[in-house]
Amino acid sequence: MPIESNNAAAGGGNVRVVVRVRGFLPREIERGAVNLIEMDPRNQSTTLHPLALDSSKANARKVMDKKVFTFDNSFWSFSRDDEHYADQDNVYDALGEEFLDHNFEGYHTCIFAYGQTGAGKSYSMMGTPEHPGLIPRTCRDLFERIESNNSPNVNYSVRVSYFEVYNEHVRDLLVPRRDPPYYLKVRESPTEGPYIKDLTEVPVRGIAEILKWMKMGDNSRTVASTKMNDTSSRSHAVFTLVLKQIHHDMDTDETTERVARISRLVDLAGSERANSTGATGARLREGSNINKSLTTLGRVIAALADDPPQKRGGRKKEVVPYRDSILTWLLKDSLGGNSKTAMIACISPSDYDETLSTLRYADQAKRIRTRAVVNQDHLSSAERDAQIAEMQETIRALQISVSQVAMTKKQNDMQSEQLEIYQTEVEKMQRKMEEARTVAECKIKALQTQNEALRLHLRLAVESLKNPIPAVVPPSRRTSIGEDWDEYNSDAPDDEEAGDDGDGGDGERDEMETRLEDLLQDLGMFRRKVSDDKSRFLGDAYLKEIHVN
Ligand SMILES: Nc1ncnc2c1ncn2[C@@H]1O[C@H](COP(=O)(O)OP(=O)(O)OP(=O)(O)O)[C@@H](O)[C@H]1O
Repeated sequence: MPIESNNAAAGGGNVRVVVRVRGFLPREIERGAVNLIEMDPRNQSTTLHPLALDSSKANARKVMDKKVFTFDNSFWSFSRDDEHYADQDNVYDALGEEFLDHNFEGYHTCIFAYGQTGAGKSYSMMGTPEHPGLIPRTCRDLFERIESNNSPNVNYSVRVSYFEVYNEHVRDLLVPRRDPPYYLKVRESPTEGPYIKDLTEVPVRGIAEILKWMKMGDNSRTVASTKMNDTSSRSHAVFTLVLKQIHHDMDTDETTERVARISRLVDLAGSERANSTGATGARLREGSNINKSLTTLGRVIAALADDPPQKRGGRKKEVVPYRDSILTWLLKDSLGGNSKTAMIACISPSDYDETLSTLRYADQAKRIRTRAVVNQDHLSSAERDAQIAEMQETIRALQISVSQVAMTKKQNDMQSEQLEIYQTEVEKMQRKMEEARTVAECKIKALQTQNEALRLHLRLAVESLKNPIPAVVPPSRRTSIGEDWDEYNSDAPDDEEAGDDGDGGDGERDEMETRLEDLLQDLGMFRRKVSDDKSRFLGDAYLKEIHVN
């Protein structure tokens, strides 16, 4: 049974929020952009200065004020020449490493990048080949740690998934693009929360494999050129690593399994306003969907920030609008649930309004508290054996289902062939029945003929009994007939026997009676036989019919 060790307090904490400002891009230099950002590495504050205003814009002064915010980190990536310049290493050291430690402890983590188009989100998350960002660094560190594991009792496995949310649809980035695009469905499990059905999750054994998948996903990602960025990400991309650790204690024969969703490194689409990108048509529609997710993200952050866990028990819980966008629905756990979460707010140095909006978002996010727990299962050897047995049973059931499906298919193929065989069989049986009926009818006919013959025989016998034929006395000598009679007399009884001729009539009668009795007996037997055969071969209906006739 899963045991969630460590209580909420142990893994609970605020969302870590860091801000990073990038340097000028060539086009900003071209238009003579002015840096409005100042950062103090001592107290990690970020200050947004208003533009130097000309006196004719008097009422703009009220809006464009100097704003100061403090974050967990304020990364100064404006100029490499500056003393406190923060490069990719610094960002990873401050955030990535610590979060990977949490993953090895069994916590889910999430780092997401937020900011307007071209502010440096992809650079911070993915980076460039020369300056790899948080995601490749995390992957490299992850495998270095796994490879340095010398314990024979600990096993690791890593799987990776990559998807994008584009125009409120989820698309798998680890499968080739399709036209029309194939979108995945979001489901919710009582234990795991919202998840994407059928999302590809591939096992990976090293950094090279991860990079290969990552490249494939990036190539598949929806990007377009906007006025603010040549390759602007038009979707929110979520790259997830799942680390599974299995620790087997030889002494106690206990198994501990920890599963951590690593990083859920989220690269959000730009949070720009439509007019600043110069977007029209499809780009504008995209923009409104991007903004729908980001606006909802803002509302979710606001609701969570205003509803810290200590207050949640005390009053009616506010409804957090996670479900109002796909992105927030999928990030539900990372934003207000079981996860240690960080936000990198990326800002450009010269855009007051967009930067202020991003900093306000980030400031609110600081107040969000999550309740991370170690995702750990303890299994004794008996429990493990039971689990294996259960799994074997499931596998067996699945195998049966699979073979049944295969059989059904095969059966379908065989069905017409089988049907023909059945039909032939039925025809054969019908023919045999017909033959049997014919034979039965012949037998009945023969018995009826015999019956008739016996009746006739009987009638004759009875007749002869009623009217006996008078005895004929042979002439003493019929010489005229010659030798024939001599021959006849030679077979006839001798005189002595002939002397009994006077009693000959009685003897003959007795004999006739005996024969008659025999015949009557035979006749009774035949009748019974005929009646048996009739009922056997033709059944009652036929008998009735015969009776009627
Ligand atoms: N810290 C940085 N140091 C150097 N270059 C940077 C930095 N941040 C961003 N850049 C550069 O700025 C440009 C825009 O950055 P990036 O593409 O990361 O923006 P984005 O916020 O991801 O944009 P979008 O939302 O449109 O995808 C890129 O050329 C990138 O190399």
